[in-house]
Amino acid sequence: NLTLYQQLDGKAGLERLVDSFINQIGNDEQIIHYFEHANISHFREGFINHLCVLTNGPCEYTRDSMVEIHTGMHITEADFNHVVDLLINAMNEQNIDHTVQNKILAKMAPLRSEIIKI
Ligand code: HEM
Repeated sequence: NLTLYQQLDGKAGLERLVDSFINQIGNDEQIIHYFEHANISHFREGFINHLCVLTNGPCEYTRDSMVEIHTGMHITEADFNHVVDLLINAMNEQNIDHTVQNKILAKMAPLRSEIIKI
């Protein structure tokens, strides 16, 4: 019985996915402004670590909570949905199986209310 993490090809697979995701964000006029002052390598490590925990990989989440990270960014519902679309683009780019994609999205859906804060 493989974990989601294993189905994603472990750490290397997560790194490829997050690099695609960062590339999507970097090319997106609607979203890029949120990241204007972000430290991208810090974001990359944090997002990889978060996905590792979410997919039952051998990682421990040691960062701030989703609320602490995103409070003050004033992320709208439309922009939240748009970032999810960018993640889906990245998963497609990495040829991630749609059953695996759906399981990842299902684990992220409950985080919506922690991230959208007007
Ligand atoms: C389910 C959706 C999301 C998840 C799971 C998520 C998760 C994370 C994680 C794990 C970090 C890195 C924290 C660290 O530094 O260790 C982060 C940072 C960040 N997130 Fe999100 N996020 C989500 C949605 C969004 C959306 C919709 C936006 C903006 C539209 C956004 C904007 C940011 C920005 C700008 C940072 C970087 C903060 C900085 O380093 O200065 N996030 N997010």
